Amino acid sequence: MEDCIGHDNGVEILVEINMICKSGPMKIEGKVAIVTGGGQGIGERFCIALLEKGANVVIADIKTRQGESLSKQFNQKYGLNHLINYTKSTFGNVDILCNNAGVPEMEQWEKVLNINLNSVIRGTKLAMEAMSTKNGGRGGIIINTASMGGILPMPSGPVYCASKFGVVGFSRSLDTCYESDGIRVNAICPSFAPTSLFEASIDSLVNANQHEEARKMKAIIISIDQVARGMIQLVEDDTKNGAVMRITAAKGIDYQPYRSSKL
Ligand SMILES: NC(=O)C1=CN([C@@H]2O[C@H](COP(=O)(O)OP(=O)(O)OC[C@H]3O[C@@H](n4cnc5c(N)ncnc54)[C@H](O)[C@@H]3O)[C@@H](O)[C@H]2O)C=CC1
Ligand SMILES: CCCCC/C=C\C=C\C(=O)C/C=C\C/C=C\CCCC(=O)O
Repeated sequence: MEDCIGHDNGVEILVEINMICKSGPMKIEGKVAIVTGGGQGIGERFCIALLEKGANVVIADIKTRQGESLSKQFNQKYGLNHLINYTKSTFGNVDILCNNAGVPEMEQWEKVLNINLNSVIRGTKLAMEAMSTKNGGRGGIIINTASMGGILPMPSGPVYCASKFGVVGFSRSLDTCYESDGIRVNAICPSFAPTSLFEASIDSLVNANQHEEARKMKAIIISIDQVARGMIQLVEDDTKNGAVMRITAAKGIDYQPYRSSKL
C-alpha cells in the first residue's frame, strides 16, 4: 500500500508502508507507532526500541526493499504472527508518530525543505486528526526528529539547518494540543550520529576539501542508541510536552532552555 508524505517539486514522493510488527510486553506495549524513515539509521533504531517495549510498529520508508527486509528480521526476532499492511484505518489507531525521515543538504534545496519540514507538518496534521480526543481519538504523542542544527547555525548546511529550525518552531508551537486534543508534541535534536546521511555529508565535505569541518563533526559524534533512548524517554514521560530534547556528546540527553512561549 502506498501513501504520500512528501512532494518533490510537485512530484509526489510515494512512501511504501512496509509492515506492522508486534512484540512482547512493557509500558508502551500494545501501542501503535509509525516511524517515517524507519528503514535505516536513527529510524531503524527507533523501531527496534519501540518493538522492545512491546509496541506495534509501522515502518514508513521510501526505500521499500530496506523496509521489507527489516520487517522480516523484526518479525523473526519479535515473534510476529502476521503481517498487516498499513491502511488509513490503521492510522486511525495510531498512538505514536515519529516524523523522522530526512535528507541532508543538497543542491535541490526545495527537496530538503519538502522532506525535512513540509512532510513533518503534513504527517503531524494527519496524525492529529486521527489522534485527537476531540474527534473521538485516544490522544497520543508526536516526536519530530529535528537536529542540533535546529538550535545552532550550520554554515555547511544552511538549508538543512533552516528545515530543522522549522521543525523545532513548529513542534514547540503545538504545545497547547495536549490540553485541547490529548496530543503531546516534542522535537528531538541529535548531534552528529553515524548513519548513511552523516557519512554522505562527511564524504562531500572531504571532496570539497573541507577536511577540518569533517574532522570536527567526527569528533563530537553520538550513538544512535542514545537517540533511541531519548525518544523512548519522551514517549514515556508525559511531563515533557513541548520540550526540545538535545542529544550531544558533551552533555548526553538534556533539554534546550527557552523562555516561556506564552504571550
Ligand atoms: N545522522 C545524523 O547525524 C543526524 C540525523 N538527524 C536527522 O535524523 C533523521 C534520520 O536521519 P538518519 O538516520 O541519519 O539518515 P538515514 O539516511 O540513515 O535514514 C533516513 C531514512 O529516511 C528515509 N527517507 C528519506 N526520504 C524519505 C521520504 N520522502 N519518505 C520516507 N522515507 C524517506 C530514507 O530512505 C532512509 O531510510 C533525519 O531527519 C535527519 O535529519 C538529526 C541529527 C543528526
Ligand atoms: C554538512 C551538512 C550536513 C547535514 C547532514 C549531515 C548530518 C546531520 C547532522 C545533523 O543533523 C546536525 C547535528 C548537529 C549540528 C549542529 C551543531 C553541532 C554541535 C552540536 C554539539 O554540541 O554536539
